[in-house]
Amino acid sequence: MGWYDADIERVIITEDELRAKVSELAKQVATDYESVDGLLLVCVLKGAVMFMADFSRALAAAGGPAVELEFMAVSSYGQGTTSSGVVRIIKDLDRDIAGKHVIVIEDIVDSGLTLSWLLRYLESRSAKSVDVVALFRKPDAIKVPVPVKYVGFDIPNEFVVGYGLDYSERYREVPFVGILHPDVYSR
Ligand SMILES: O=P(O)(O)OC[C@H]1O[C@H](OP(=O)(O)OP(=O)(O)O)[C@H](O)[C@@H]1O
Ligand code: HPA
Ligand SMILES: [Mg+2]
Repeated sequence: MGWYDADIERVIITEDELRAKVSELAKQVATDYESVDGLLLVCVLKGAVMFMADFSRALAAAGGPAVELEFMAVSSYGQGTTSSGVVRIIKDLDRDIAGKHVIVIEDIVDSGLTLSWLLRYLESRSAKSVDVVALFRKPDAIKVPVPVKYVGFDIPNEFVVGYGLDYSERYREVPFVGILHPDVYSR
């Protein structure tokens, strides 16, 4: 029960399903990265903030390696529901990633434009390896193919909110993932 209830038309993924999936992804990564030293998790703000917080702890609980947490803020959606195609860096990395193993923590791969831009950027900064963990992906929306090693959920090509995902900066704190009533967009 919350202020947002009347705005949500349909829940797509519940809190329990999110928790279970984050833990499953963390177990896979813990196994694959068991012997990696100096791993950096790079969170793509703002959308991936909830996922980063939960995934990093699940990784530790699953016996994963020690990590450092880094944050980048990029934005291409602004106030709308489609990508502007122009990725803006709002906040850059604080440290040099040359020679480091990097895992990008992304909430959603929609058109793929953000991630494709980001992967090129991280490679230009000479990371030793770059893998991606994305909690959601929309297979029917992809415009540029991007290599995503770990995917939580493939979801329909509809605009979703919650668990970090916003519409015009709202609904990020909604604890599940859902679809908004159409009249929310005409307010
Ligand atoms: O695959 P794409 O079509 O590029 O979409 C995915 C990106 O879009 C959203 O970010 P947004 O630009 O909304 O910034 P935000 O995370 O601050 O909300 C989302 O968090 C991803 O980073
Ligand atoms: O479906 C979405 N919801 C919120 N933000 C997004 N950014 C890309 N796709 C989405
Ligand atoms: Mg957004």
